[in-house]
Amino acid sequence: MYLLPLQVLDMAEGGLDVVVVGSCMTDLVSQAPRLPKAGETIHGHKFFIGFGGKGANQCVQAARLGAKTAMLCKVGKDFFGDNYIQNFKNNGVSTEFVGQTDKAATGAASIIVNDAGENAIVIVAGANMLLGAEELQRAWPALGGTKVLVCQLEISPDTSLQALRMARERQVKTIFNPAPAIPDLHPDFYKASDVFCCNEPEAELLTGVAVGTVEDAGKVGAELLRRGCGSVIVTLGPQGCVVVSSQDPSPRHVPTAPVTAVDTTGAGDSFIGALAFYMARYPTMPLEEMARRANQVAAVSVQAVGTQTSYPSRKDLPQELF
Ligand SMILES: Nc1ncnc2c1ncn2[C@@H]1O[C@H](COP(=O)(O)OP(=O)(O)OP(=O)(O)O)[C@@H](O)[C@H]1O
Ligand SMILES: [K+]
Repeated sequence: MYLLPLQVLDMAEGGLDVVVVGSCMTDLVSQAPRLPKAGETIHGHKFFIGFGGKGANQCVQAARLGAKTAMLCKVGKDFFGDNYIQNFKNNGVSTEFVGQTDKAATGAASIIVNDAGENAIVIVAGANMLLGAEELQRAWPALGGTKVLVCQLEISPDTSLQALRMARERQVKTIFNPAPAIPDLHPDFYKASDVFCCNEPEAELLTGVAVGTVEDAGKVGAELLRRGCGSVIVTLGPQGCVVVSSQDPSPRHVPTAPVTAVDTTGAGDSFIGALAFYMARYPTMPLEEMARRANQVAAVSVQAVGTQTSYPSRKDLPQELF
């Protein structure tokens, strides 16, 4: 009796806040005093298995802040895949569009974190690379009323670009995170991005501008606007981020309060998940303010170990962020 009116209300409001078309990875994390050199074996002090993959991380962060989310992805018909589907359910993410394949294993990421909180990562994408046009077409009718679609590059770039184009056709806002970066990114990625959000190495690979300062990030932003992005955010780790928009092309530095970083793994995804939440729920909020709040969410994530394990929920955050 009580649930029915809420369901009707959801449909009347147009369905989902955030859909992520992207990757799921099982993280195999070793903590060690330092990162090993090539050919070297060192002893670590802790090992754990976690839920990762840029797409899933971003989706889970958006869901924890209160967004109504769905993940469109592919995992293996294996233990890690079953486990991942349960993880989405535990986080309130819809699994209606999570496919399972017996043609590849669930994606896996071997991560080493040193005592300074830096990381080194090897990814085997596996089932993620089998997500394609067929799955997009099948899911799309149900996703039409979505407010924000988020893509990265841990699945086939063709699939990501197609998802972004389909979203644009339906007036769904798009966030594109070109990670991990590829040098020959199809030019349509820029044109299909309402918000193009990258970190420093990605910015450098795409534009040739080495990013160390706020000024450099401003130059990158200007170049990416020229390539067709609606807005650009360059994240700068402890320096926060720089925001530029086609409506307001003067670069705005959005600093973040200093915190003690324990493990920065997944900070970029926490930032993007939060950004997606704000774009969906506060569509009239200035992008700079969304970025200021996303900085604060991501700053919480760097103060705890792991990826999704470090992501805050709405109840853990100051109410002024909502
Ligand atoms: N040391 C830090 N202190 C406070 N905030 C941080 C720190 N590192 C990252 N952040 C927050 O996280 C956001 C993303 O960080 P960053 O630019 O390092 O992304 P990234 O390189 O993609 O991260 P990662 O690859 O570690 O997930 C920053 O814009 C900032 O808001
Ligand atoms: K973390």
